[in-house]
Amino acid sequence: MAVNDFMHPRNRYRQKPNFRQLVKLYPELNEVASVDISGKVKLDYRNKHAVHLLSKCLLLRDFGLKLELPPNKLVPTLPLRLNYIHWLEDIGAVARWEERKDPVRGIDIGCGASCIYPLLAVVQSNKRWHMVAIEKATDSVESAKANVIRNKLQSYINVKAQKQEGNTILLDVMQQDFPNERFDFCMCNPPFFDSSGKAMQPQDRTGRRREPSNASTGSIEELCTEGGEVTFISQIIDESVQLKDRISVYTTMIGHKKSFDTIQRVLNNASIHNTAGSRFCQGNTTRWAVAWSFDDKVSLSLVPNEQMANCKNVSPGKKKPTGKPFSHRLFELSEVESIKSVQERIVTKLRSIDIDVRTVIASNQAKEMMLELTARENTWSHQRRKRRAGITGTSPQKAEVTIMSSKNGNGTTECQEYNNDRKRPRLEGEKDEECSLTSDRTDDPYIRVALQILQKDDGYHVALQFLAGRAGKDAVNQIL
Ligand SMILES: C[S@@+](CC[C@H](N)C(=O)[O-])C[C@H]1O[C@@H](n2cnc3c(N)ncnc32)[C@H](O)[C@@H]1O
Repeated sequence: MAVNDFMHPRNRYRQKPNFRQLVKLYPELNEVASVDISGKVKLDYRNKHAVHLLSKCLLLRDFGLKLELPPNKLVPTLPLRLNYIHWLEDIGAVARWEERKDPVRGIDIGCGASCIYPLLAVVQSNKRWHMVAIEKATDSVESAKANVIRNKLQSYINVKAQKQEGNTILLDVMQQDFPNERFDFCMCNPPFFDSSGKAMQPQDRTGRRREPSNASTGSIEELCTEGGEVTFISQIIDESVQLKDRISVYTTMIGHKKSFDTIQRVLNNASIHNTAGSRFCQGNTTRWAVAWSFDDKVSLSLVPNEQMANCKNVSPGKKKPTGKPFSHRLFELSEVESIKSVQERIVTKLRSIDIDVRTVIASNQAKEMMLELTARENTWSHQRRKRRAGITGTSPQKAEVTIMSSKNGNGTTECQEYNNDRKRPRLEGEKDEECSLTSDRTDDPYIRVALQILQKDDGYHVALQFLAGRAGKDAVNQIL
């Protein structure tokens, strides 16, 4: 699989740019492009100036954005920046940002001289997202403001200099500049390295320094902070515990896998369990990301994770209190024409038994879909009992039934319903799990479940993950 296949499915740079066309459009690229022996036009990514020119040309061609940067400042590469924006869109779909009329409000911590994330966020959302951009370095604040003005986006992006006194990252800005406001998300591409000077270059497993395949751009001040990214992100986590849902979803990118694991532990230790993780893969660079929320209405375990599914050795959210998902292969590939048809069949079936279904993410190119199911009562496990209750006049809501679930020979789980008054004979050697359900109606959901549909090489699989509800995790297996 090509490296670019790991990019977000909506990332336009999964397809490498056609340099021949690009050079025709922007002749200034000629000075950094070369033609190889087969006549192919190539760009040398180890040349800082080439990386800078390429980002500028792609921003203009693909987003209509004009960018200028002072010398020695971090040059934003677009595939990575776009992977982060698309992941935020996925989070927004779960948090239902698009269902609201008022703008979606975000904060970018450390917007840099480019102000790249706020610019992309506003343009990519057709100006639905409005951004506050915070930056500590005075010269970068000036440059970020100039880029916003250059693109006439002052009504959508508010660049703020970081407060120097309090040494906070979010608290002072939130309390002094926006004391009565709420935000939908914050994002951050933190300074990765420890300013003590350790590990400025990534190392391989032998401890030797790897030759960078891309030109490294950016100044020490932009890339380093005391204690490195773990200290920086831990401070954001601490401050989020005070700010709680004044920001609905906190997110940050992470530069190293080791830090990603540490940050998962920091979140866990702070008893923050509503989290999501992702991995952004582009070219030879891999970054990680984490999101967390104190907002009950946002279930981050619903955020699809196609990029992560493609990547080995990473399992964000593996310590979710909701337990492992229940999964099952539903159809062979030849049985159904597309993932969309699988979705339609599932939706029809679930609605026929009064389970509400909301499609959170459905993209035609994607091999993954995410649905959210909500049931107000148990409508799936006692149909026969209900019919009988209808005849005798007993309330079905209070009918008590026993669910038998057993592993069959193929390792898949089957759930069957038996009335208490007509016991099924037990099969030899069979290990049964019994649970007793009473269904009584209240306004709380009986159960809320994330349902993921995955297209794999051997067929269409579904995975169900318990999110909330008084029915508890066992009921997920019954729905499956
Ligand atoms: C890795 S750069 C990211 C720049 C830009 N967002 C991008 O992705 O290209 C980190 C930025 O965070 C800024 N920064 C560092 N500490 C900060 C703080 N406490 N508050 C706000 N910005 C900070 C740095 O000056 C730098 O511009």
